[in-house]
Amino acid sequence: MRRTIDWDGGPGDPAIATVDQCALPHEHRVLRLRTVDELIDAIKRLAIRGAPALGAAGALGVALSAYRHPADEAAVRDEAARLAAARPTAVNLGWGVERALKRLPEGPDAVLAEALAVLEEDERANRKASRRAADLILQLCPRRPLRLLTHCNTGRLATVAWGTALGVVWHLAADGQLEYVLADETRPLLQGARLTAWELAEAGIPYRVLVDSAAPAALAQGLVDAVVVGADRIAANGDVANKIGTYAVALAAARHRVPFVVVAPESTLDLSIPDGSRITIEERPVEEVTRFAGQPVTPPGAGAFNPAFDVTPADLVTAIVTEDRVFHGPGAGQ
Ligand SMILES: CSC[C@H]1O[C@H](OP(=O)(O)O)[C@H](O)[C@@H]1O
Repeated sequence: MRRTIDWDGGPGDPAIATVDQCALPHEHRVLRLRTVDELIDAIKRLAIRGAPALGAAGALGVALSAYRHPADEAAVRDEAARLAAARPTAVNLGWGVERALKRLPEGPDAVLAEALAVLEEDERANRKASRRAADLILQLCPRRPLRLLTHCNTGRLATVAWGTALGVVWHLAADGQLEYVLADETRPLLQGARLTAWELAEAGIPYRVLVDSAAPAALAQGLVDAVVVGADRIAANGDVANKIGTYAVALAAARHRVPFVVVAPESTLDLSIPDGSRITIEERPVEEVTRFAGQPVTPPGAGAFNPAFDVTPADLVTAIVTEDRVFHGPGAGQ
C-alpha cells in the first residue's frame, strides 16, 4: 500500500484499507474495515493514528456509512457523530467527517469523491509544509549536517502519505543535509520507538531512540540542532496540542535556545478556540501505563495519570509551519 489509509471498496462492497499500526514494527499488516464500528475500534486502539490520518479516516468513514445506508441519512449522521467523537483532541478527525458530510445530500459517490480529495490534498500539504519547514531550519541552524530530535510519530504512518515533521527529515536527507535523528520513544504507546524508528530504518536514515526523559539531556549536551514535531490541534493564539511529552521537550529546547518547530497541515488549525486551555485532552486507559509488553509493572490497583496529549504554549514555539504559511513565534532559537 502506497498510502497509509485508502479507499478499498468495490461495487456492493465498500471498505477502507489501512496499515495496522499496532502490529508495527514486527509485522506490516493491512486491515480491511467494512463498517464504521470497525473503523471506530481501529481509531480507538490506535491502529489508525496521527492527526492527518484521522482526518482521512473521518472522511472515508462517512463515505463507508453512506454506501452502507444509501437511503437513510439519519443513520449516516448518527454514525458520523460517533466517528467524530472517537478521539477528541485531534481536530482533523471531526474536520474530515464534516467535510465529507457536506456532500451527503448528493449521494454516496459524491461523499467518496470528497473523501478522496481529502486524501489527495493531505499528501500535497505534507510535502509543501515539510519542505517549507526544512528550508526554515536550514536558515535557523548554521551547523551542517543537521541533527534533529523528534517526538512521537509524524511520518507517513501518521498521515495519508509522506508525513509532517518527519517529512522534514526526508527532505533534509535528500538534500544531503542530515546527520542523524534522535527519536523519542514516546511512552506509553511507543509511537517513536515502534513507528518512527521503523520509518527511519526503512529509509536508511541514521537514528537513535531515546527515552523521553533523556531529551532534555540531549539538548543540554548540544546533540540537537532543531526539534521538529507535529500537532493535533493548534489554537488561534498558537498554543499547540501534541503528544504527551512535547511540552517538556519545548521547555528544554527553550532553555538551550534550540529551535522548536511545529509542522502541521492547515486542517490542524482550530481558529475557533482562542488558546490551548480550551483544547480537550484525551485521557487514556490506566493499563497503558501500569502494564508494559502485556505485563503489570505496578502493584495491583495502581492508579495512573495518562493524558494522551499536552499543550505547548505559543511562547515556547519558534515557528508553526503549514503548507501555506509560517507563523513565527517568540520561541527559542529565533
Ligand atoms: C502528523 S502529526 C501526528 C500527531 O498525532 C500523534 O498522536 P497519536 O499518535 O495519539 O495519534 C502525535 O501527537 C503526533 O504529533
